[in-house]
Amino acid sequence: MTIEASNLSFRYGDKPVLREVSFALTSGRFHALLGPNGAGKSTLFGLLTRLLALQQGDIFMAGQSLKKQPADAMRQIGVVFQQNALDLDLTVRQNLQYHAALHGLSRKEARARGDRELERFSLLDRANDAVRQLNGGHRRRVEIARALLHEPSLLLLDEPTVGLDVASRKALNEHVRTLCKEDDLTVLWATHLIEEVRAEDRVLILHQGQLLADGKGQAICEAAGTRDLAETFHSLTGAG
Ligand SMILES: Nc1ncnc2c1ncn2[C@@H]1O[C@H](COP(=O)(O)OP(=O)(O)OP(=O)(O)O)[C@@H](O)[C@H]1O
Repeated sequence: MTIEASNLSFRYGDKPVLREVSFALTSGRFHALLGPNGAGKSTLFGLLTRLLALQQGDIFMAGQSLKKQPADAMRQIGVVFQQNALDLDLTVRQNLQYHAALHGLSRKEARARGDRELERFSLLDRANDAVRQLNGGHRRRVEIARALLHEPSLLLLDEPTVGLDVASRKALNEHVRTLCKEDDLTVLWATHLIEEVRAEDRVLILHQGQLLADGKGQAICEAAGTRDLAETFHSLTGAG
């Protein structure tokens, strides 16, 4: 599915937070949305998920305008927000089933898809445990499994590794990359951590509401005359 953001600007009151941001995501690829704290990443996610109303510009999913056909477009999206959004007292399976019901799946279908995702995430043996018993990395995996239950074509992850230790961060990042390949999923992974981004990724660098770079990591470095993405990120944003 093609995703295109066209000329997005957004302000909270009189504070501009996004300024004429335009990009197109490539179907089935991993994209890193890299920006320091406060760059506007969560605001952009808010617009992509319709938590925030578009003020200027539009978003097109498979050619459908989010302004004109929002429900059709939203069915194509799976989201993992920055804050953990699981019910800690429900079991892993109950969390998945509740979410699947919201998407109109039958109980049988929900169970089958939920278990399939848990198996892929090596978590099937934890299906009947309360989420509270899981560590942070495993909770995040459950959230991603949940976001995939309705088989979206676009997976949005807003700083999904916040609060995880280095090993869990790395494992989660690897896992999503595998999903991207296996499912032909388009992924937009927001982060302020350069170590979660690879030179072969498509990288979008957001700083103070402006898209400062958009392209393959290597190409961005070549254009900026820098050795690596860390240096590019630092020279463009002062961060890193
Ligand atoms: N509800 C709000 N009202 C006013 N200002 C806001 C609101 N939400 C965010 N902001 C401001 O908008 C700017 C962009 O915030 P946003 O959360 O989109 O950035 P971010 O790149 O996701 O950063 P972070 O990683 O810190 O979440 C920041 O200056 C933030 O303080």
